[in-house]
Amino acid sequence: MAPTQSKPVALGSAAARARTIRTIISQLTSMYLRNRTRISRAVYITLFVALANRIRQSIADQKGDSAREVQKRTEKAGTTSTPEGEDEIGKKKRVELDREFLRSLMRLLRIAVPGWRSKETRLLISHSFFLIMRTLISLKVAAMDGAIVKALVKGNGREFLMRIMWWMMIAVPATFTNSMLAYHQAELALRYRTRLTEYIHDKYLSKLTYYGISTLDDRIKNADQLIAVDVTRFSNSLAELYSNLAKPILDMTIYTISLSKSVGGEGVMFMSLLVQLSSGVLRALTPPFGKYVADEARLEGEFRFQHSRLIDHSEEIALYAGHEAEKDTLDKGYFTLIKHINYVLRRRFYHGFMEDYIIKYFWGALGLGLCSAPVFFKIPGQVVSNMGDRTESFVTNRRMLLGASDAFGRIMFSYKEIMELAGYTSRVSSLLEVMDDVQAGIFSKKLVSSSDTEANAAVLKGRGKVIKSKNIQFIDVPIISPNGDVLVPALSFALEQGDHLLVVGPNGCGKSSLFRILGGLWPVYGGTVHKPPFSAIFYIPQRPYLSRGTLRQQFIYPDGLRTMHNKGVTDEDLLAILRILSLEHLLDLHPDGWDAEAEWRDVLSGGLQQRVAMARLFYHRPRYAILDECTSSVTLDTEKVMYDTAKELGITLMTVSHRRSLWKYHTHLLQFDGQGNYVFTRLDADRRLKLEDEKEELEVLLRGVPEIERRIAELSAE
Ligand SMILES: Nc1ncnc2c1ncn2[C@@H]1O[C@H](COP(=O)(O)OP(=O)(O)OP(=O)(O)O)[C@@H](O)[C@H]1O
Repeated sequence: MAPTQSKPVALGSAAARARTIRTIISQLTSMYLRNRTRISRAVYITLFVALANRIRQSIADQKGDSAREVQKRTEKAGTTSTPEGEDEIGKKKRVELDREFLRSLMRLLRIAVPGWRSKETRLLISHSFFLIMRTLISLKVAAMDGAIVKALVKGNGREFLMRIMWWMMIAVPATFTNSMLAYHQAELALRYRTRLTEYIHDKYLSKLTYYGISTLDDRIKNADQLIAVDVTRFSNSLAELYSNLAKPILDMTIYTISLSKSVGGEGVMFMSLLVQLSSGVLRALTPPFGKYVADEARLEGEFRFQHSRLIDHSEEIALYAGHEAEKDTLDKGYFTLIKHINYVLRRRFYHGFMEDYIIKYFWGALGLGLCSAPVFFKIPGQVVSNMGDRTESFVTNRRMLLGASDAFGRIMFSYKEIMELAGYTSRVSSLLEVMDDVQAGIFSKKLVSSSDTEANAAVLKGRGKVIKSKNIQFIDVPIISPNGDVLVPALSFALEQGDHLLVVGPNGCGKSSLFRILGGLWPVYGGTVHKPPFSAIFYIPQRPYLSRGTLRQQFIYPDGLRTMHNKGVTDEDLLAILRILSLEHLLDLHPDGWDAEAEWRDVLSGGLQQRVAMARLFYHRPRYAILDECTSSVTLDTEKVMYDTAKELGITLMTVSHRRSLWKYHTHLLQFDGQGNYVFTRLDADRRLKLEDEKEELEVLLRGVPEIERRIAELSAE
């Protein structure tokens, strides 16, 4: 009984369940149809956010991988030091799309686009306007394409011609918009570059930053390459990225909305899912292009640097016949670069192959399927009655889809560009960071030293006091090389105006370094330095610097013509200085006289260059002059004229020289022994010279003693 009773109950409940399920499905369907637009909009937004997140994630992953690779290699090497001649930038600094990248990019952006009212902002706004214009025109053209093909299919010649005419007319604003976009992009790149270069030049050429970067800090090996090449690449990459990202995002949004209206949101959603999936595959297989770019820029810089060394030292190399050795170095630099470029090319080849296939063909096939939706399925809200309408809708949809997929493809491609931008951002912002550090007195240098590098690093952290004063006084000031080697532990001496100081000592004992401290080039690592301002001290090295420009400029450097006139100095006054040093014949070298331009470093001999430098000193008439072996190539007569005139002009002289002929021009002597000790005394040149002569005679005699002893021994043996 029980089974016969239970069966109708079971049947009844199954039917009820089925009815309930049917009711739920029909209610859900009608609810879906009623809210179709709202639901699909929500789905699009979710998809869009997920997609953006996916792209961001893919870039971060790529960068993370590359950074891990770099770290692994560094750990393998087991050291944090930099191999000789290699640029630290790009090698140590991670190229990642993280907060650090955004922070660096924001810093560069604030320089490149300084404010809302700047010309760059106006350019960006009008660039964006043309981007929107272009997308709207493309939509219009897509609809017109469909209408043209519809007229063709219907065989309506008049309508066909009319449509073609309209098509030609819309081409006028379309082409104008395209040209404007190209113009805006190039102009923006140029503006960014100008802003950045001006900013960097201001910083680089103030507070002796250029000196600090090249001498006291070795994080940047070739600042020239960074300023001239990497800033340009960064600017181009930034300008390109804006149009390459903003336009496709806009295109994709507008096209997808229009498409979903005509082919149905479900198809678009399904296609988006497939696209997401395939972009995941692409992401997994993309190499770290950002790091490749940073590496390539570094290798290019090193190669260029080797060439500029050859140009700078061509004479010395030629006299050594060192061309083979230089060729080896250059070839090595070039082949390292080419090896890297070839490696990247191969990676790009395989990646491009896969990327093209997925983006163009796989997504293309998906698109064709989607466009056929109105032909095979009924789309709510779409009235497709005849073949003409069907063709029109297919052509329009296909055109929009091509636009949307092209836009999506470009967004996908753009992660490569973002990675490249990250590479340039890392290099340029590193330059800015190092400049900030150097200006704040923070240096980082690989210590190559005979002594304990840790102790040296500690010494380099110390700082002494610098006090502005009329006279010069050193109180317990250590002389320390940028490597941290202590040349003199504590130096004390005092000079008043009119005291002329001669500094002597063996090579490498720290004579020039003393003046580097005085000139403010090297930091004061301890003690107290009283010294006049930088402008009151003039420096003449053994090989004077001759600037690019006219003959006049060689005598007044670093002043310009206007400053010379402001000081009330005329060409006649300059000629008088030239006469003192017997240099007036230089005016006859070229018909342009004072205004003659030449590479003066090559035109003038070593001795003439030293005389030009002395004339420069007479023009500037500073309170103090540092003369670092600056008379080594001139005759004793010229040397006398130089020193007598300088003293007549009231210049206090501080000379580094091994020449005894110079002793008589000085009142004080600072003598280093090369072991860290020194003597500072008044200099009685006559007495001192007499003592030195006597000492030399005795030394000669002493040298003969072993010979005499040997002879005596021989005679005794016989
Ligand atoms: N930029 C630098 N980086 C590292 N070490 C440096 C630098 N400039 C100088 N030194 C080191 O400091 C030491 C002193 O150099 P300095 O030029 O003062 O010698 P000097 O006494 O003038 O010698 P010379 O008579 O040969 O000109 C040297 O050992 C040199 O190698």
